[in-house]
Amino acid sequence: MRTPSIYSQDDPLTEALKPSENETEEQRRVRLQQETEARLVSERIDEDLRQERERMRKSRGDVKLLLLGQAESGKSTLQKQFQLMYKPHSLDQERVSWRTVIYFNVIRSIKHILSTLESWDDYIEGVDAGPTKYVPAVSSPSPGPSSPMMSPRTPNGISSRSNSPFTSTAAGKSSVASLRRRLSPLVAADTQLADKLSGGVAVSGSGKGNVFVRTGWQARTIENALGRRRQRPSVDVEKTEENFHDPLIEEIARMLEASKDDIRELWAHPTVKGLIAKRRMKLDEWAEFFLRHIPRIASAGYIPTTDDILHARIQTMGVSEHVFDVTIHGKSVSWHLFDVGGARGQRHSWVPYFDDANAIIFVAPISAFDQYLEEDPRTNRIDDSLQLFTQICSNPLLKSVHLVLFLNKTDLLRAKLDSGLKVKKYITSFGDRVNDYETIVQYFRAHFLQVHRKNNENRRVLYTHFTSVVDTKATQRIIGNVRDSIFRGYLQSAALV
Ligand SMILES: Nc1nc2c(ncn2[C@@H]2O[C@H](COP(=O)(O)OP(=O)(O)OP(=O)(O)O)[C@@H](O)[C@H]2O)c(=O)[nH]1
Ligand SMILES: [Mg+2]
Repeated sequence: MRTPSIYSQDDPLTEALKPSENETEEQRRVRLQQETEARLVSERIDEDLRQERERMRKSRGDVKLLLLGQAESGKSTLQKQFQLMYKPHSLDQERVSWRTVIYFNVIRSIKHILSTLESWDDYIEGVDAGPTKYVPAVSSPSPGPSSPMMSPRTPNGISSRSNSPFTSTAAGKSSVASLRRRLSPLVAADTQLADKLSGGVAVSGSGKGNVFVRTGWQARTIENALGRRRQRPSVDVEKTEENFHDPLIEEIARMLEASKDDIRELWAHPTVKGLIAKRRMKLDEWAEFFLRHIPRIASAGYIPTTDDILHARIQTMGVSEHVFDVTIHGKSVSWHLFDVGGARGQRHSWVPYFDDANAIIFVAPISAFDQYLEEDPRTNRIDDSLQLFTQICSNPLLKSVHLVLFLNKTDLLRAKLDSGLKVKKYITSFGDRVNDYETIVQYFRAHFLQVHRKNNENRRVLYTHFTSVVDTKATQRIIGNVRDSIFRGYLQSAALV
């Protein structure tokens, strides 16, 4: 007897797939099972498509805002400011999981300092490398962190280096060596932390072994730990956030607390300060913030503050979407914020989001005049920002999108100028202009405005802001302005529909 079949008689493909006349009972059982599975898969795909259509239908009236710019420009930090403003409780929920990133940032910085010291054989000429405060009097007192480049003086005012350079250098070197030894278990935890954050994802074209995260890593960090806890029935998993304990993170927290004084000593070490002052060691921008706050961060029970979260650094991979309800003049509209990975290897993933974008905030770090891309060390970061901005302004898909430019990291620009850095040395076209903050920001702004002018067939307005997106008060005021201007454009286009 033939089994009732889903096959039709007319379709040639169906004809070809028809079961053979001599089908055995076993073959028939397998075929029916495969048909059922195929039907389930097909139904699942239909359901996914239906949901996607529904989502598209619902989101048609929403505002879609893209955050674009090179890596490390401050896009994710700006996204955190939006989150803080429109969904503060969600940042609170994530607070604990930011510990993982901050510990990672701290340990990577320590590792970088130790390896740079090693490449200098733990000593540089002109800086007497005796330890400062934390090691008892095996060497002469140093001038302290505030004047690292001065020759250290003994209590009676005689330069110890001129008296006995070998002894002093040896003491400095041995103090670094013993710090390195004591800090090595902590530094070794860096790989496990990286794995935890990225879920073991390695990305090509991403720069020098940096760690990337995809959307939702915060939730996954919590879930991973909970997964382990759920296997133990006696544990109450309801109060997850407060009770959340990841064994690896707890172990690192313990190591950090035990190493607190060593980290402070390393950070205050004259050789470290000397290498930084002589620009022989370039630390990541966030390293100084976290090392300065190490007594607090390395304390037991540490919970990241909002400021810590704003300074935490983890690269974005692909595009992550954040949805906020924004109310203005009594009308609530869903805003979809798309935070993209800015490294060159990530930029191809932006294009699918250009189609229905309403607005772009392009973030350009103007403190980066002395920096080069990690992906391409020959390209100056400001040059890369200008090239990228040219591509965005000239892209036909984006020609009617509301455009906002954040000239960011103005606080770091000020700090660099205060430390004596000259723009002319890195950007020759700056010429003999005055090397002060106002002249420099206007000079960079003029370059971006020129790019916009040259690629502005639609005569759209470019809104520019000088920002430091780690500054919550100032950034929230600017976000308020941006929201109003985007909203005006949104209402105008809605009126035209
Ligand atoms: N001091 C200071 N730090 C900033 C500012 N903006 C961003 N940062 C820091 O710069 C680092 C990089 O910022 P992110 O927001 O992660 O950069 P991003 O543009 O998202 O980078 P990708 O995800 O790689 O594309 C973080 O440690 C931030 O805290 C700023 O205006 N001032
Ligand atoms: Mg990012």
